[in-house]
Amino acid sequence: MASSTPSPLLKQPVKLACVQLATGPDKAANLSRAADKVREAASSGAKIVVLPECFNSPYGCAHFPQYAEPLLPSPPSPEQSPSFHALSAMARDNGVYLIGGSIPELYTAPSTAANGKEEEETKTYFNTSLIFSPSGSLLATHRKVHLFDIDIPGGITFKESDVLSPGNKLTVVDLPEYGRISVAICYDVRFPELAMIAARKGCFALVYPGAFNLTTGPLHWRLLGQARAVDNQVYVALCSPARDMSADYHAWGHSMVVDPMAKVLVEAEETETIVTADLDGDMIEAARKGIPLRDQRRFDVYPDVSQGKARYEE
Ligand SMILES: NC(=O)CCC(=O)C(=O)O
Repeated sequence: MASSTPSPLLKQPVKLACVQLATGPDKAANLSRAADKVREAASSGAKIVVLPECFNSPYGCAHFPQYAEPLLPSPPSPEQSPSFHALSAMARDNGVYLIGGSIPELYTAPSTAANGKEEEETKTYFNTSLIFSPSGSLLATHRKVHLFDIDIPGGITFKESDVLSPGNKLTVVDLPEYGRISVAICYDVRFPELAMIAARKGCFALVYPGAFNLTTGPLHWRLLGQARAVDNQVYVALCSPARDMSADYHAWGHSMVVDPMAKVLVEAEETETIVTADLDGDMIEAARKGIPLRDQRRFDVYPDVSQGKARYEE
C-alpha cells in the first residue's frame, strides 16, 4: 500500500527480510549459503535484508578467535576479511541494503609496554555488524555494546566478556531512499536506553541480529521485540540463526518483525527460513497519532536520555 503523504520517518514503503540462516563450522559454506539466501530474499522484493548474529561461524567464546577477521585497514583485503567482501558482493549483486548480521572482529593495536619503550601488539575481539549499501559500500559498523554475560542456574551460563570487548557507540544508519535505522546486536535489545536514543534520533526501525537461547528465548525474545517497538512506536526486526541441536549453542530462532503498535507481523519457527514484512511509514504515524507519547513525555520529571552524552555515529 503506497503512502498518501510521505512519513517523515519512512519516506516510502519497504519490504524487510530476516534470513534465519542455518550456520555451521565451515565459514566458506556459511558465506555461500548466506549469499544464496540473500538472493532469495531480494527476489521476493526485499530491499533491506538482515542476517543473524555470528552468521559466518558457530556462536561461542571458543569459536570467536578462530573465525575473527580484521576490518582494518578499511577496506580489508579479501584474504584478511572474506566475510567483508562476501557481504559487500551480496549487497551489490542484489541491490539491497544488507545488515550483515555480525561476525567476530579481530582488532590489533600496537601498545606500549609498562616500561614505556617496548612496543607489543594487543589483540582485541569484538562482535561486529557490517552494514552495506546497495552499491556494496560499507555504510556503518556496530560493535555489540552490551556483552552477553549471564548465569542462570539450571539454564544457561555464558560470558562473552571472557573473549570479547564491548563497542562504545550506538549506531544509526541513513538509507537515503527510506530513512534511518539503528542496528544493535542481540543482548543490546535488553537495554531500552539504546533503543530510545536511536528512536529519538529519527529511526523508523530498530534492527537486531541476535541469537537468543532455549532458556531466555521463549521468555524474553518476543517480549523484548514488542517492548522496544511499543516503547518507541517504530518497527523492530530480530534476526536469529536457525537452531542446530548438534552445535554447542542452541539458538532460539523465531526471527520476527514487529510493527509500531507491537503487533508481531511475522515470526519464524526454529528452522532455516526467510521472513519478510512490509514496513509503511503510515503505520508509524498512526501509532503516534493514536497514542501521542511523543507529546506527553515529562522531561520535567525525568531526563530525556537522547539529550545526554550518548556516543553515536550517523
Ligand atoms: N547472543 C546474545 O547476546 C544472546 C542474548 C540472550 O540470549 C539473552 O537472553 O539476552
